[in-house]
Amino acid sequence: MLRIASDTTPTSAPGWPLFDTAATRRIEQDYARQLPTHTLMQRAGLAVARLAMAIAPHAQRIWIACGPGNNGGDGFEAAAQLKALRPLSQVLVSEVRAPQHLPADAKASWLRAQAAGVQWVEQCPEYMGAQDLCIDALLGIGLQDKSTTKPNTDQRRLLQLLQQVQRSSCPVLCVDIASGLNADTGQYLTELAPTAVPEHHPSPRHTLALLTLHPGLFTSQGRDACGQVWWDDLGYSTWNAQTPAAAPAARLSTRPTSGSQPARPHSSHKGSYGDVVILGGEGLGHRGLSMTGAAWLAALTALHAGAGRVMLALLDAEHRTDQAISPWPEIMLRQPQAQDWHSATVVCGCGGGQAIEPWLPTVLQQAPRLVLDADALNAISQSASLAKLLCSRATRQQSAILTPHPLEAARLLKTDTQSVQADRLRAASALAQQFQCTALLKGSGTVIASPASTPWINSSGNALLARGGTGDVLAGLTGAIWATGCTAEQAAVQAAFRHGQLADEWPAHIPFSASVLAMHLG
Ligand SMILES: NC(=O)C1=CN([C@@H]2O[C@H](COP(=O)(O)OP(=O)(O)OC[C@H]3O[C@@H](n4cnc5c(N)ncnc54)[C@H](OP(=O)(O)O)[C@@H]3O)[C@@H](O)[C@H]2O)[C@@H](O)CC1
Ligand SMILES: Nc1ncnc2c1ncn2[C@@H]1O[C@H](COP(=O)(O)OP(=O)(O)O)[C@@H](O)[C@H]1O
Repeated sequence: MLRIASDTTPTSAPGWPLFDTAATRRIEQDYARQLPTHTLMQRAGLAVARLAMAIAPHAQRIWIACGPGNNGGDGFEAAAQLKALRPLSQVLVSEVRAPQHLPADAKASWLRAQAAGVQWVEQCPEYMGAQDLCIDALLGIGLQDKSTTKPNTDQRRLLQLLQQVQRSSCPVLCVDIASGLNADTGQYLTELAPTAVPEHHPSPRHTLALLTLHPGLFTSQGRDACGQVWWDDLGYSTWNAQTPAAAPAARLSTRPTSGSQPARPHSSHKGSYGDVVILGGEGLGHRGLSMTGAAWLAALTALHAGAGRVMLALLDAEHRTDQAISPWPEIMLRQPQAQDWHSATVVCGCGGGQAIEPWLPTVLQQAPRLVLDADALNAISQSASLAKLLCSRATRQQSAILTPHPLEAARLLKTDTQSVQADRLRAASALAQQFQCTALLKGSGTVIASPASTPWINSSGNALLARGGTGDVLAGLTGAIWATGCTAEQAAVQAAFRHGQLADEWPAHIPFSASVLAMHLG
């Protein structure tokens, strides 16, 4: 989902660093000081022009919507470059602001576009076709919330052009970030969000991030808004790869270089890969709402993901001993009261319903490694004493991984889902801080945060996962990876990546469901 459009040097740390707007500005200032005036915008414009030619090689018309700031400047510069590189194509430019009111760099690029002979148009021509290209250079990281002031002429004009970009039936290339999207959070400003789903299929979208990558490209509404993300660091890493002028706000997880599963030493045995105990699955006998399937899914996943031994403790009051036959003989069934919680990695809460609560004090106190999911999280959000037990685990060197979806996260943080989604990095970090554990906030662009470390955004996964039971699979997978002996943070990052990667590589001829996903984990 991320492609590199330049000779960018990877940093020695794992994953790709993601910089928020403030950090990007510091890096830009640091870098711009070393370069002749106007160099960065010229490089940006050339990078946009080159990518435009690569993604729309047969475009006869390229329409560029240029905003009032330097993002617009990148658009003018790209227009000038495209006119020189593709003299036979029509390069059509619409602007928001007259050149005399543009920032100095953008004005210089406007003059270059004018000299190159681009064609100025009032709006997106109606005759643009599927092979043509629309370039969105309206707003980048300079986006501000202007909802409290009365819109002026520039703002109305910008909105008019933005709506044409968002409804475009031809491919769209966004410069730096999709206009209207907050680069730090991946949330649209409400008044700049696409208002209606286009009648036709959404056109392909590409985004060329410039200089740095931003968190908002990869989480919340960012994935849909930005589509395929490309990155050109404008030469920064060649100049200064190891000590950027600002710290990243997050890191983007990437495909492990050594393959998804490490080789198993010949002398290893089942004890080398740890025990995973699943505790959950309220039975029909409790309230007439069976959720045992969720616990089975987690157990099945742990089994296929390679845990040494898997035990399943169902919260099923009706579960008579003579019926306790596992459809997967490798999965050992347990009565919760018979289970020793002191040594295994425990995955607790999947389908736990109301029956999970009485077991939480025991596992919170005893389990050395504890993945808390679903109803275990809901119970903790409603009980100060359980929350206290969870917080105190860190002082006993017991770690925990919380795997909430946004609503469960909102309950834990005593807020609403909208606020969680408005800043997913902040929400995950707040959970990690509040409960002194690793928090894995699920959804598009899963975020993994641990106290005192830079959070991660998971780069894999897609909406194939948006169906019941896939979260239970993730919980079981997290437990299985953690049981092999890595840290909580590593387990959460690796599990989220592998879970999403499977969905990304899902063969079209195999119907997708959570249980089939679980069985493909091997
Ligand atoms: N930084 C870098 O490293 C590099 C940066 N580069 C490029 O520069 C871009 C950043 O440029 P930037 O700082 O000029 O901001 P930008 O995104 O053009 O927006 C500012 C303009 O938008 C307006 N405006 C804002 N909000 C609005 C709203 N809600 N509704 C309507 N209007 C709104 C705001 O209006 P004003 O406040 O002036 O009225 C102002 O005119 C960056 O994304 C990248 O493309 C590359 O060239 C090289 C490396
Ligand atoms: N649009 C999406 N893009 C990427 N991942 C998604 C998307 N929708 C759901 N997922 C993933 O699917 C899983 C769903 O988990 P959850 O909501 O807990 O489901 P359940 O409780 O039914 O198992 C999570 O890992 C989540 O990150």
